Amino acid sequence: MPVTRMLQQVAGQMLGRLACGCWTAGQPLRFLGTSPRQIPADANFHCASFSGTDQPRVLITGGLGQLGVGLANFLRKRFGKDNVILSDIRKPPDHIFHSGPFIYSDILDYKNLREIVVNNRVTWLFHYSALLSAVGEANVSLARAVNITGLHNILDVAAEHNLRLFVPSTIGAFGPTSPRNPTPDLCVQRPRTIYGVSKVHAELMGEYYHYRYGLDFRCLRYPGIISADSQPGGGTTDYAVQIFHDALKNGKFECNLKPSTRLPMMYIDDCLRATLEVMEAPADSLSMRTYNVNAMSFTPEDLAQEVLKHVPEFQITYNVDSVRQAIADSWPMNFDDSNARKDWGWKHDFDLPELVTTMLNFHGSDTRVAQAN
Ligand SMILES: NC(=O)C1=CN([C@@H]2O[C@H](COP(=O)(O)OP(=O)(O)OC[C@H]3O[C@@H](n4cnc5c(N)ncnc54)[C@H](O)[C@@H]3O)[C@@H](O)[C@H]2O)C=CC1
Ligand SMILES: CC(=O)[C@H](N)C(=O)O
Repeated sequence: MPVTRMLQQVAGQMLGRLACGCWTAGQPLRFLGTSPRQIPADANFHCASFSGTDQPRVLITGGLGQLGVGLANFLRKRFGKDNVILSDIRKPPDHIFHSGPFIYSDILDYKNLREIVVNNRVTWLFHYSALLSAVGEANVSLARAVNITGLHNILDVAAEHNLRLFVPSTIGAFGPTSPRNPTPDLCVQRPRTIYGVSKVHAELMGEYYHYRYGLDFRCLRYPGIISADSQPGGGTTDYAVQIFHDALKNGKFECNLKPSTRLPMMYIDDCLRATLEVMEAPADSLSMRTYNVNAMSFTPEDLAQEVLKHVPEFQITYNVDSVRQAIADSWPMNFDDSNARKDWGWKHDFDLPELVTTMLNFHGSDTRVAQAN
């Protein structure tokens, strides 16, 4: 069929559906026409099907960063070790390589991505590859390639192979003109970093693919994530991870944000649980496809006070990094996540005191082991 006629037919069908009011959120639209890379919508000969009773076959991109290894461990407990494939462009350390399937995957290489999805019969994709806020500002063209072009590859492969797709967004998807205290799900989003711009783009593209092609896209806007056994990858909230390590090792910490800089934060266990919960939520419980999730909100000063309760000799000093400070000053101070709590029952476990106790216990046992050796 000539392309123009086909397009007219598709447009006609779409208008008909809009007119009868039956184009609703969550309704698959793949029958309308071609998928994004011109694979016929009914060409499902290579689609891995996933019925409710099967275990998903999971691929995690960018899996060697701060969050990916924790996510793989968490999902492997639930779905089985061999059902969760970790991937990255970096070489994995031995203990990660031997803990479950690991493969090389560059999200900028579309054919490689498609081969991995097909050969491994992937059904769920967690897309973690990204350049974070501070490193993104230091390398805008690479951030644009990875965070935007890479995302396009992910969306296409997910739509063509009928995957359930999780893409994390961030508090960084908001900017200085957004309401900051609290920041709701739906409001002005005019971020001033390439990271934030790319994440707003990801939210909008994912939602567009959902409505246009029926892609099962799910997205959470994470706060700054605090983890004990993995290092942050170059963000604005990194200080809240490093402080614990330095407090126990040296009894002091130099903070690169001002003492009064308030940002939303979350312990990694809550983050990973939220991610699995939104992926497992019944589609009809999701009134939106992008949700804020939150746990706590604090300043470096608040965090230092809490650390002092456990490490009485602890001292914090401030040497402000102007790039990070400007970014933090444009981000939410508090996050309104009432829609996540209402729609799919989100509830965090860790507040500031539990976070500090957990982090210090982890690093304390680490330091004791190092001293004993
Ligand atoms: N860590 C945090 O506080 C937050 C993280 N997020 C999001 O969660 C996701 C994971 O974050 P982190 O683990 O902290 O990031 P990270 O910066 O620690 O790790 C990102 C990973 O992406 C990989 N990567 C870079 N270019 C790639 C390419 N071309 N192909 C494949 N992989 C590539 C890197 O090698 C790295 O291992 C990101 O999308 C981030 O935006 C959102 C909000 C907060
Ligand atoms: C909050 C984030 O997205 C990340 N940790 C960053 O600071 O860039």
